[in-house]
Amino acid sequence: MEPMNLSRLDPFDDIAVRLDNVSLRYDTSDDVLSGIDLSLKQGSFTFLTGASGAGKSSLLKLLYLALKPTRGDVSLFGRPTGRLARDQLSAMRRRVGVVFQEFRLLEHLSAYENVALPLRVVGRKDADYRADVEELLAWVGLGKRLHARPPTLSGGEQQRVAIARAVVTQPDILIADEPTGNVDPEMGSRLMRLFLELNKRRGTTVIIATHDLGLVRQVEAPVYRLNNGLLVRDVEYGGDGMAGRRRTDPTKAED
Ligand SMILES: Nc1ncnc2c1ncn2[C@@H]1O[C@H](COP(=O)(O)OP(=O)(O)OP(=O)(O)O)[C@@H](O)[C@H]1O
Repeated sequence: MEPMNLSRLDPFDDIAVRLDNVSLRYDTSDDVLSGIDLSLKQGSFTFLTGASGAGKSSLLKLLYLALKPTRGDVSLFGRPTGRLARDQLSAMRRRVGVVFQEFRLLEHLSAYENVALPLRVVGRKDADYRADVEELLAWVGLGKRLHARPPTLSGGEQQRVAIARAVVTQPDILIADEPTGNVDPEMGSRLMRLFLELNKRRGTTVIIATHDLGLVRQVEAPVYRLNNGLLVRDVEYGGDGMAGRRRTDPTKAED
C-alpha cells in the first residue's frame, strides 16, 4: 500500500461524513431513519450495528449517495451533496469505495477483471495496475483464482473479490455492508486487518455495518447502533474512531 496521498484530502475540512437531522422514508412507510446527526472525521474507523431491518443498509446508501434523504442534509468531504450537479456527484462517488451486501460482481468478467474494472473505467492501463490487482487478490486468498468467474466462486470468495474491487482505487471513504458475512472467523479477521491497514496507512475513513459483534470487539472503534430509526452511540464499546492508528502505531500521539 502507498503512503497517504495528502493531495486528495481537503486540508481545510477534516470531516469526511456529516449527517444533519437526516430522515428517510420509502414511499408511504413510516420513517426508516429519523432525525439522524452524525459526524465522522477523515481517517476515522466506525462500526454501525442494529437488528435486521433496523436501517443499516439504508443509512449506508445515503452515505454512498445512492439515495437522497427525505429530510436533512448529507455532506461528504465538507460539501453538502443535496444540490450537486451530476458530474460533481460522480466525482464525489469515485472517492467512495463500497462493498455491497450482495457483492454486485459482473458475472461475465473474471475475478481479476472485476477488481480491475474501476481502474479501467478511469482510463488506467492494464500494464500499470496488473501487479497491484494480482497482489490484492493474493492478499485476500484468491491468488490462484484470478481467472475464475463469480458464478464458479463460493459466496465467501465472491465477497473477497468485492472487497478487493472496493479498495483497489484506494478510496478516501470505504463503506462496507456486512463485509465478513460469508467468510469464516479467520478470514473475517484477515479482512478486518486489510480495512485497518487502509485506515492506518492511507487515512481512509472506514465505515462498516455488521451484525458480527465478535468482529467489532477486535477493533477499538466507536460503534453506532440503529434502533427504531434512531442512531445511538453504543457505550459498551469504546474508541475515538482512530482505531487502526491507535492500535498499530501507539507512538503517534496526535490522535
Ligand atoms: N427500497 C425499499 N423500499 C421500501 N422499503 C425498503 C426498501 N429498502 C429497505 N426497506 C425497508 O427499510 C427497512 C430498513 O431496511 P435496511 O435494509 O436498511 O435494514 P438493515 O438494517 O440493513 O437490515 P439487514 O441487516 O437485514 O440487511 C426495512 O423495514 C426494509 O423493509
